[in-house]
Amino acid sequence: MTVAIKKVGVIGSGQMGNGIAHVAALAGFDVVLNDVSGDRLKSALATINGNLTRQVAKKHISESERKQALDRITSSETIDALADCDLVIETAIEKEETKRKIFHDLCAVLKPEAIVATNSSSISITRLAASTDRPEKFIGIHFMNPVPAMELVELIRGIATDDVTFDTSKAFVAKLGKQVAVSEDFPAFIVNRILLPMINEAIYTLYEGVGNVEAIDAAMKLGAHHPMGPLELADFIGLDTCLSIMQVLHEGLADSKYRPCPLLVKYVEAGWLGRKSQRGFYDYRGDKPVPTR
Ligand SMILES: CC(=O)CC(=O)SCCNC(=O)CCNC(=O)[C@H](O)C(C)(C)COP(=O)(O)OP(=O)(O)OC[C@H]1O[C@@H](n2cnc3c(N)ncnc32)[C@H](O)[C@@H]1OP(=O)(O)O
Ligand SMILES: NC(=O)C1=CN([C@@H]2O[C@H](COP(=O)(O)OP(=O)(O)OC[C@H]3O[C@@H](n4cnc5c(N)ncnc54)[C@H](OP(=O)(O)O)[C@@H]3O)[C@@H](O)[C@H]2O)C=CC1
Repeated sequence: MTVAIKKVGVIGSGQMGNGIAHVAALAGFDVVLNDVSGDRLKSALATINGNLTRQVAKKHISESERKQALDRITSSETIDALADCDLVIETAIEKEETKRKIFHDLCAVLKPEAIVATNSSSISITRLAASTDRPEKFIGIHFMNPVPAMELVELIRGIATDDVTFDTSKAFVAKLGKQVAVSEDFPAFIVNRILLPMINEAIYTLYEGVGNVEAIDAAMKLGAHHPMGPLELADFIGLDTCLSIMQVLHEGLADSKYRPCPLLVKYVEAGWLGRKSQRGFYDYRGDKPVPTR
């Protein structure tokens, strides 16, 4: 059995939030995009418009679909605006404390029958669910980056997630035109359990001087046919997010093979977070990306 979803709330308007708002609005859902920062909301709406415009130019959607999708998105700096949403997807930073605080504030205003989801890359769905007033209506809906282009969404049930919440979330993902992979609730789920140790190993390869940034990325692009090199991909994901995921794997599975590379820690401490801060394993401030090591 499923319940009807018409209005979708998205908390956090960073790279994932703007992508989720984009695909949901294009699929016909009304969307309320929330962020603590008004500037972030403005730039998210500009990014969505830019990506929709590119889809029009490629004749994947019509001009009227672009306009209708944009018209379906409203933005708000306060969480109260999400009160009458049928489904709210949290996609703020990958910090458990931040997410818990958001769920606390959200559940105080959100209608009781609404489903609450997190786009977390790694954190226990059962533990996050326990910080809400509705663990049976809580689920992990994990999108991939960039959302408009990637076909997969992982669905992760917490221990208490009920069948209606699962079936409704599955139907929602299908309406977005994406495929579901079901994952058990273990640290970092499926994609990141496999992908992030590979990225972390690439950073160790750099740290130990086995190769420089260019050599490592070229090796995996040309030698293993990956669409992006692992360091380019780390910059694309965000080095803060990569580090948070490795920390969850390291703590959650208590195995030293998941130890975050000290060089990754150093980049994050420097505020070199990748593309979003203009500098990471590459420097993006010029005409073309230049390796920083
Ligand atoms: C960390 C987590 O929790 C989980 C994760 O997401 S892990 C990260 C998973 N993502 C990846 O591994 C991405 C790896 N990279 C790729 O697959 C490709 O490089 C890419 C899809 C990003 C770009 O592909 P490309 O062939 O170089 O470029 P291009 O042809 O311009 O783009 C392909 C499509 O992606 C879209 N796209 C590219 N970048 C985009 C962006 N930043 N935002 C929105 N759409 C984008 C393009 O519009 C294009 O769409 P159409 O197919 O509809 O035309
Ligand atoms: N990057 C990726 O490839 C993927 C990331 N994810 C997950 O998605 C989530 C978001 O990642 P991503 O979009 O990359 O991160 P970003 O850093 O791009 O965006 C996070 C956004 O959340 C905002 N934010 C922070 N605190 C709050 C709050 N209390 N209420 C509302 N908004 C808040 C931030 O605002 P400000 O900057 O002003 O603090 C920022 O706009 C994370 O959980 C991440 O693990 C999932 C799949 C892929």
